[in-house]
Amino acid sequence: MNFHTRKWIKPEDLNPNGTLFGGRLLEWIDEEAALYAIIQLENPRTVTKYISEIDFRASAKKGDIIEIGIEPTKFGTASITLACEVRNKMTREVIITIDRIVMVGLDEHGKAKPHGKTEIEYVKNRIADSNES
Ligand SMILES: CCCCCCCCCCCCCCCC(=O)SCCNC(=O)CCNC(=O)[C@H](O)C(C)(C)COP(=O)(O)OP(=O)(O)OC[C@H]1O[C@@H](n2cnc3c(N)ncnc32)[C@H](O)[C@@H]1OP(=O)(O)O
Repeated sequence: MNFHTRKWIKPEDLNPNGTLFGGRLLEWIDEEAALYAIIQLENPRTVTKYISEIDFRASAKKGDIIEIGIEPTKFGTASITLACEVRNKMTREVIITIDRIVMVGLDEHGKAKPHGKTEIEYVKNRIADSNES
């Protein structure tokens, strides 16, 4: 799993208990998953379809740094399924794991659009491929 994104926990990210607000973390995860899927499917009209069980196993407090990891587990017809793990860099604890986040690429009418992708593509390879043709 690649942990591309780090977040620094600020006062506005806290709940009344003084720990990381769960809704804020879910927003960050959704955004991270959307960006990952948009890039992989090469479709900016990509939406969140399904998120499996969310288990808050640990938390973070003000000043902690957390990192968000995303990994593709399945390329479907119009969908891509991702796994996610968030961990606390300071305590080394796993904060959250999500087995399945299903993102679906849409067409201009809002219908599921087949993407034709079967594996992860890296931008540098796309650039190399386009130079070959
Ligand atoms: C120029 C660049 C600009 C870039 C700019 C960047 C901006 C970056 C900002 C990011 C910002 C964050 C962005 C967050 C993303 C939202 O917040 S999205 C908002 C929340 N989500 C929604 O509103 C989606 C609402 N749902 C829908 O519109 C419809 O359900 C959908 C998605 C069109 C799918 O419709 P459907 O009838 O279920 O379609 P169907 O063909 O049956 O299924 C499509 C796929 O979904 C799968 N699926 C359907 N139901 C389920 C289910 N219950 N469970 C699992 N999978 C399912 C199917 O298996 C199928 O997969 P494939 O076999 O095609 O691989």
